[in-house]
Amino acid sequence: MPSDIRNSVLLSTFYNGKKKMKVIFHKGNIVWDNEKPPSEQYTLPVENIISIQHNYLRSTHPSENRQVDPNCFTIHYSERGKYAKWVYKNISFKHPDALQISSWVKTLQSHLQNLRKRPKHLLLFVNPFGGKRNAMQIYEKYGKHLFNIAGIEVTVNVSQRKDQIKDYIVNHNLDMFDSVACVGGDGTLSELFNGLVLRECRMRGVDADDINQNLPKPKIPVGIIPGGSTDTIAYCIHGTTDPTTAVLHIIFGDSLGLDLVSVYDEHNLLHLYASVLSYGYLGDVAYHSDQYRWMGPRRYDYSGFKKLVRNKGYQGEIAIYTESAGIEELICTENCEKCEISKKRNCDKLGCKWQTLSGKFFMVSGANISCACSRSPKGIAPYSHLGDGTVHLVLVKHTSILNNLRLLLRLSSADSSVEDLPFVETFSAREFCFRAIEGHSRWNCDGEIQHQTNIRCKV
Ligand SMILES: Nc1ncnc2c1ncn2[C@@H]1O[C@H](COP(=O)(O)OP(=O)(O)OP(=O)(O)O)[C@@H](O)[C@H]1O
Repeated sequence: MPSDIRNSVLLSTFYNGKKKMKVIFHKGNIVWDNEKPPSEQYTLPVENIISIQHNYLRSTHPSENRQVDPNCFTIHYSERGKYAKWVYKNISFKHPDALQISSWVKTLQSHLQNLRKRPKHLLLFVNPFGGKRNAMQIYEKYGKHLFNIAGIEVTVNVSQRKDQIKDYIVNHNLDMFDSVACVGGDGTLSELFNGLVLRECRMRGVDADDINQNLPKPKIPVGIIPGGSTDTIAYCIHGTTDPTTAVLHIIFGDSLGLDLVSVYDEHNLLHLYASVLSYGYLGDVAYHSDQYRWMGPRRYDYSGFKKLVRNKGYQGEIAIYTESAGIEELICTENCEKCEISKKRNCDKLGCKWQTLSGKFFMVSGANISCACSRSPKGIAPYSHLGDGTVHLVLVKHTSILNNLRLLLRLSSADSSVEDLPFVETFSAREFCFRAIEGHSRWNCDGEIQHQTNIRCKV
């Protein structure tokens, strides 16, 4: 940022409605307060501004062109609310001297232009099929207006079939976009990042099916506006499933490094996932519940109960590539230190060893994130990190139906986690392999079914 812009200071007295307010802009903050007591001082960092706009004069006739009001401007901004939510706000300032107004607008706009990570051309995929089938309405209600205020050009692409988003990304030129996002659930986001990684492999000549190759990271930032049933990934990334918060994070170009786990069979890459891969109970629920999509999110309760009663356990063998015996009880938070350190270490695998276990399992899960959501406030792996290069394996042994119920109650509890149950074992792994021995189930991979039972996974 040029130093004359960075060091600029503005000081004026404006009208906000009938109130007279002192407004100062200095060192990247706008501070306003009533000119007379009582004081209601508010500090707004420039990073939280969505846009600065001139107001328009009221036109007397609908056919008239709208005319800029030279004496008034509006600051559109966002403020952190309760429970990790961000809310949209605005404030207008009036001044009889038009020069004062234009000087403020110009200075603030040049500050905003220097915040380079913000998107300008967004490709937004909308899945009309997931969740309550209202993704388009979510975009219209929470996204359209805010993207418009932020001056972001949005190209909306409504998916017509499963895997269309993935195919579109692999096969189309995306050069005119600086960000991609979707309105949907975990499955929709999964199509998006699977497409981006495959696209990157194709462009760099990387054989995606070769497990010994490190899959390239897509360069383009990816956003998600929750519009699915569980919205686990959006919840874990944003701390809420509030669509406005998601839209604001996209507008501000907020980013964090999210690990992706690649799943292979003996020959091919099957899928990449970001939340959880689960065999046994959750695999059965995902498979069974898909035929009851018309029930909406309640299909999980219905199928969940049926599959709980009928579960007889699945015999399998699991090999885990791990460097530590236990799990560090550290929750992944905003600007997480553990994820930062791992990023710098570049996920080296020094000190990792293979360890093999076999037995009869109620469920085997590889959680890449905590998988917290409104139905499971702590998630299946509360100490899993978004970007530390490991996946948390949660192995639930086959015991009694009563213990299975205890597990499900723990999963839906906000106070206790599943890790300390005596029939649950957890590991932090960089890779793992699973082989089904008896009683075959399926894998639930970010909510999608994988029928191959014998798999190898790598973060
Ligand atoms: N037009 C479409 N018709 C049918 N399926 C679609 C369409 N567009 C996308 N899909 C598929 O819909 C499936 C469900 O979408 P999604 O996962 O977003 O919703 P959900 O399962 O309700 O939510 P969650 O995964 O958060 O529980 C995904 O597998 C996606 O690939």
